[in-house]
Amino acid sequence: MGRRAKNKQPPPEPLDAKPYSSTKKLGKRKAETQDDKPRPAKKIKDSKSKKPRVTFDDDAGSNDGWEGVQDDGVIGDLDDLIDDEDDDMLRGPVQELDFDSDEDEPAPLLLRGRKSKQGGPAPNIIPTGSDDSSEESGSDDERTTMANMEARSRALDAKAAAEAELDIEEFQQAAADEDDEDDVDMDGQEDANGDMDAEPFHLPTAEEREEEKLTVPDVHTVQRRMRECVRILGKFKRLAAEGHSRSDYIAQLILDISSHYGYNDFLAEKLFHLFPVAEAIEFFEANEVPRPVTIRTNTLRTRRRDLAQALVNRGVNLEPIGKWTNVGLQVFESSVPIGATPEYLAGHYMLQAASSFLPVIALAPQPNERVLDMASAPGGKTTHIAALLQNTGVVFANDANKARTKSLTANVHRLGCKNVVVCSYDGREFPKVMGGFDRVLLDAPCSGTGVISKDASVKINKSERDFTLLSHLQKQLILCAIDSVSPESKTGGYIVYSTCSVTVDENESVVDYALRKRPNVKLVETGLEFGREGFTKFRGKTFHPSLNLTRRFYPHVHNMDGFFVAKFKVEKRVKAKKADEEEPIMVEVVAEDGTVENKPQEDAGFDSDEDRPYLEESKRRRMKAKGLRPPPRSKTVKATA
Ligand SMILES: C[S@@+](CC[C@H](N)C(=O)[O-])C[C@H]1O[C@@H](n2cnc3c(N)ncnc32)[C@H](O)[C@@H]1O
Repeated sequence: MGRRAKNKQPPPEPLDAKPYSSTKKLGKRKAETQDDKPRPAKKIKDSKSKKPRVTFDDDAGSNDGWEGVQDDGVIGDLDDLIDDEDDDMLRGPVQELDFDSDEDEPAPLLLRGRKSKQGGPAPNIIPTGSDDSSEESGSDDERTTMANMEARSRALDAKAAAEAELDIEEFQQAAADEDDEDDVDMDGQEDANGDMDAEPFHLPTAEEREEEKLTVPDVHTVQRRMRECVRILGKFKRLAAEGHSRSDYIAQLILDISSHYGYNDFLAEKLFHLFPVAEAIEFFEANEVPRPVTIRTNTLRTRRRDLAQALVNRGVNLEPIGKWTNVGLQVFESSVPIGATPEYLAGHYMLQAASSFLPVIALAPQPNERVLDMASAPGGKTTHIAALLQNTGVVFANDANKARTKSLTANVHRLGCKNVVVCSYDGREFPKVMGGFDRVLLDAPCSGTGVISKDASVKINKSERDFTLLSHLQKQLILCAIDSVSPESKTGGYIVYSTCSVTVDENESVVDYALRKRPNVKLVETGLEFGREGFTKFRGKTFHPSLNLTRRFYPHVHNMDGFFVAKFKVEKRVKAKKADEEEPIMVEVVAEDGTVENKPQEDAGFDSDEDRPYLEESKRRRMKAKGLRPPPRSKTVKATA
């Protein structure tokens, strides 16, 4: 521990020039902020009471992006980012399964804080080179202006590259030091933090665990135990105590994770298993820190350079996000509420998490296409799609929650989208309601395990049953999304499936199910420049090998909300081979005289359209037999009758 994250991606980083170095924090930063008295491990009781705060470090020189996010010197309250209506949807009938935590409909957000010594934003972004806003040359002006942005960008690129090299050196040095540390730690002289008076480490016995449950665990003890478990699991043969298995250490670590970070045991375990041991801690640590505040330029109303200029003039400190988007801006600091500026009210931008850009980039809608956004409220992605269509074609923005379509409609109007039709059906009713789309986005209702830093209630309110129900709903929705796409589309024929969750049940399992149920679809490249490959194997499950084309995004790796994106191409359905082309299935037939003959099986000939009335009628009969009231007969059944 105490070194940079192993899983850092080389530059260019999407949001953050340097990865989150959580292991340092776990070992040192938290301990440094404490007084000498033992402090209870943190436990989330009420998510609303835990308001993430953002500040900027005074010392910009030592600011590597993550260090700029601290607990003192408040500049904002990110709870305001979360749409209040998200709570409503947990109450309605359809929303029983809807754990959306998309924050695209913000209340006014005010970022306040001390300015960094540099005067400009903390250098924690590699700005885009694709932005035409950086035509003018830089100046020495202290504030970020469009004029000095390009120079700053170049300087930051160089700095990031140099820092990346330093990181590698630091990483190698830390790896070399680790062996020495192991020897020191285990003899009880010094722990991984350099505490000379530490007791030799041992796993608590069953009695000690029981005893600990009755008290509030000391945060130092829990942290140290977590560090030790991670270290021992990393070199198990060499460091494990006799008589203890890997699973003993893992079980203790999961217990400590749930108590330290305030998760229920079920979710702590589920999330833990997504990563190698040390990385899991980085993930849990990253969930304790708010993600950067980002906005998406509405290109129907303005250009990014003009928007940036307007906001800079109002005292907003911002920079382009990464090279992967030419519409995103990261807001570092603002003396005005970002969700209530005249530019916001005039629809020049959407307050939107960077991860929310990804599915729309993957969808890549083309002008004049017919697009369905199947679960669209409050419209962050709908309005992005409308902008990419340049207000041509049509976007059907659907959401099962009628109440949420109000904010969707408001956003559609504010952003000047003229090609959007808002509707409110259960997504599972498509394509019966309408079909033949060139592209469909299914940004599915999900558990929100990717957005825990915004909604900490997820830590305690998700049970095994929730994941089963959600996964079931997602599987139903994805089939309907696929069936709503026209394989004949001249320009498209694509569906994008996304969630703001990181669990395999809601992502790879759903995609794999769709591939099995719909042989006419295949996964294709998302077109996204970064992101980890989806799992093709997970804890004994094997998925289709093409699952490696899907992309996973993580807070501790990409400094954005946890997210998943898969893109499918829908092909024409291949008709089953004609009977005379197929090998006949042979069945034994007993003739009248009692002799047995092998004969080809007669073709059962199933035409789903033709047979639908009969199937429907037999379903009604079955329901009646069970004492249930069947739904009224559909028109086709009546016609057939
Ligand atoms: C992740 S949110 C969508 C966020 C949206 N795409 C955006 O970018 O602003 C999921 C949405 O699914 C909707 N939803 C839940 N169940 C649904 C269903 N069966 N059919 C359609 N929409 C549903 C919820 O009301 C919620 O608004």
